[in-house]
Amino acid sequence: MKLYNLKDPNEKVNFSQAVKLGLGHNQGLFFPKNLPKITPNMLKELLEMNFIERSSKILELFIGDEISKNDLFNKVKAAFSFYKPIMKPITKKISCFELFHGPTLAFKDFGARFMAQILSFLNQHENKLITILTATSGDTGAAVAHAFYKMKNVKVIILYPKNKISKLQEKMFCTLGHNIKTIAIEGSFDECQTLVKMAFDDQNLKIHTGLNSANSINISRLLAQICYYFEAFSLIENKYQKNLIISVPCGNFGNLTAGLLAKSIGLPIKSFIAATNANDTVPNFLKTGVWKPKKTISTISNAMDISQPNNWLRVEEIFKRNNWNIQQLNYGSVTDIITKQSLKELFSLNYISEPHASIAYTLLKNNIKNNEYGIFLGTAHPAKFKQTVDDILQQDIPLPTSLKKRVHLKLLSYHMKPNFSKLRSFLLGD
Ligand SMILES: Cc1ncc(COP(=O)(O)O)c(C=O)c1O
Ligand SMILES: N[C@@H](CCOP(=O)(O)O)C(=O)O
Repeated sequence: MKLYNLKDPNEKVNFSQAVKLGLGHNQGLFFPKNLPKITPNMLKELLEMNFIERSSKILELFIGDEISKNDLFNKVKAAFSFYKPIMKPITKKISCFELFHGPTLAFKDFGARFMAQILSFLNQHENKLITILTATSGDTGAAVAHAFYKMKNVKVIILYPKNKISKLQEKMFCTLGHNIKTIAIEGSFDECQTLVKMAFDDQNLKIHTGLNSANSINISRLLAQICYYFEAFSLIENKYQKNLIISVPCGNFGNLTAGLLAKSIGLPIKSFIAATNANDTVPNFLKTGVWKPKKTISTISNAMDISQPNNWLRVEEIFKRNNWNIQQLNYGSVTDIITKQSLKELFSLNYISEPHASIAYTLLKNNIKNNEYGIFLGTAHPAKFKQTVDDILQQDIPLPTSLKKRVHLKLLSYHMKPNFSKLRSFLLGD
């Protein structure tokens, strides 16, 4: 697969280079030059396959020219070897597609584990140190830490906004040690993401550390996430497939990008809803045409507390390529008060959710038309936000084993101001 840098189209790379580089010149994201196309017949065949087989076939369409069919199947199998997503009906016309049954209880496990498999495969004959510098608002960090844990020649450094992620999210990735180092930054997620991007501008640092990122900056993360949209589609009754609307809780807009890529290559999803919390840069942009990120606001859906969503340029590129009108993208932002009400409403429908998915549910419920079937994405396990969910629902939700075993472990994080030269010294081990 050939890709180019969205900010500097002269920078052209293949998939292996894009995965190893992470980010292009001038902080530009890589994007595929051509997108594969799935015919209706191919789609029919794909939908009859199991999750692993189908995912491997889809990824083959993108990167089969660089990684053999067999190798790709084995990597996909290793990456996705946990409980597959589950479709939970909520009402007659609405379901939650739960993507949080992986080792770190969030949808990020698919992309992070696939990237780890692919990167180690591509580097199997090299003996160089790689530093994976990643910013997180709560869930990417855990997925990346667990995917790369104890991997040979790989050092992982995770930056997160101090006191702005849930206690249990923090326990999930700041207690591992070994090759995983975590830094609580006195600032917002956006500041953490800026630090990561600044590191890529520093050629010396890049060379000395073998810098890469496992944020959705890295295209391998997004390719993996395309696969579960096909799974969602396969689980919907035929009569609803023509009128399927998917509501995506958005922060860095990687998940929506993956969904739009699935639609671009031929998965006939009727439309998407981009659902945000009070960090509403995209909803405002779609309303006014003005891109004006505000200071990041802390909300109860903390993993979506992002005011400069990294993937927006990729979303715009997809619309441009397909000659779709960006105004066809449904959108909305939801306050904490409404998020709490919607969590209670879901509970009254016998479903325990969490703030991120509840935002997607609210906007789906408000936008869905009579002839449509709606899915909202369940992006994290409610237990990751136990304190918030318990307070709102007056419940005591149980912790899954993967969280229970980390609750009493000591946090190993370093602390730092959002200062690039301090981070630079840390990365160089000064
Ligand atoms: C639980 C949860 N929901 C939604 C999102 C937003 O996803 P994205 O950054 O892909 O837009 C995140 C962060 O990635 C998350 O952790
Ligand atoms: N919400 C994310 C933010 C980082 O997003 P990414 O998809 O670019 O890794 C998180 O949970 O960390």
